[in-house]
Amino acid sequence: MGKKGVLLVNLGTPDSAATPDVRKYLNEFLMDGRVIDISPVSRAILVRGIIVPFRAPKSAKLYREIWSDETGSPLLHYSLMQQRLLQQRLGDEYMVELAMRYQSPSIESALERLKNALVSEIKVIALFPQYASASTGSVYEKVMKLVSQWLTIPNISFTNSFHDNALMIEAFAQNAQKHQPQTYDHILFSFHGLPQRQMVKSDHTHNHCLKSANCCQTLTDANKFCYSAQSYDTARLIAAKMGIGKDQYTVCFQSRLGNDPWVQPYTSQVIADMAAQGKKRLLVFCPAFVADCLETVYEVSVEYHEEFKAKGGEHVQLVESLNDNPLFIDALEEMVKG
Ligand SMILES: C=CC1=C(C)c2cc3[nH]c(cc4nc(cc5[nH]c(cc1n2)c(C)c5CCC(=O)O)C(CCC(=O)O)=C4C)c(C)c3C=C
Ligand SMILES: [Fe+2]
Ligand SMILES: [Fe+2]
Repeated sequence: MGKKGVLLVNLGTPDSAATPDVRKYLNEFLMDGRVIDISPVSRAILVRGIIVPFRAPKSAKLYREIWSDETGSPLLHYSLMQQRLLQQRLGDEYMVELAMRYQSPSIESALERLKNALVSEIKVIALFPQYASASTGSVYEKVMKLVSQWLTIPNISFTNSFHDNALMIEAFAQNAQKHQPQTYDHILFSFHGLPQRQMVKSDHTHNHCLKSANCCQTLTDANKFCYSAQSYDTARLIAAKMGIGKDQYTVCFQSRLGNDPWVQPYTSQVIADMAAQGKKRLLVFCPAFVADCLETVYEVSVEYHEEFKAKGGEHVQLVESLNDNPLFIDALEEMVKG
């Protein structure tokens, strides 16, 4: 019997913080029809003609702020660490590969390595706790397209989402403890945003998403794949684990792109509201990310911190992502073996 294959896939990051590499990354990322979900011609005009030329130099500047001379992009660094720790945990019976949906290491190269090792099965885990077509859906579409070309297709399985995985919830709660959560005025659960249009399109029942003011805030059997409802559920579970009351936390969504409406409330608006209410210290979880990245170490720790201070607040403290937390490796092990 060959080894069992595991393929971990995260979003991806530029090869370097230089503008040409950031341009290449953004072009690949934003030309994905699940990310900018408009017609191919309109997408090419918008992405190649407008968004990327303006955004690449600005994003490159931000990437330079978080880039390490030794380890490069935090997202790749922590993802490789997770691969290594999971491989150690699972032992010789398994072969664990890491890929990025965009740029490197590519999904194609990781799948080739698994194929050449004659693995008997492949478990694919997109490293996004909450399901979205733009993230998890895109990873699985890419894997399926590539594997569909193989003459011999092994057993292959996908994890839709793990927004309620108890070990992951415990890992986030554990990471918050060192910041003494009781010393903060309020807690935010800031998830990556998503265009509202994509939420509505993903609702194949056509009678749930964004039909009423709060319909995407509670997870039910009818909306079990809704990104927003899964996000609220993750926040509820972390809060319950930590004994945080409903009035002590707010769920919000960050990293908006473009002028279309995205899932609300926006983190920047919530931060302004908190400052207006006289709150001084905010503790912020980012449970859409399992590894620290630009959106956590820069957008939250630097940008939102500065915005909050400019409006009268004192401190925005990020709860570090799961990175090398052994409880998260336990969670991955459980997903592989479960
Ligand atoms: C957590 C899951 C993610 C979803 C869902 C998602 C949707 C989404 N993102 C963009 C646009 C950008 N996202 C960017 C960075 C980024 N996004 C995620 C995850 C999700 N995105 C991560 C982990 C990262 C960080 C990557 C890193 O290198 O650290 C960026 C690039 C950075 C920037 O220029 O600001 C863009 C652009 C859209 C449009 C979208 C849904 C439609
Ligand atoms: Fe994103
Ligand atoms: Fe919904």
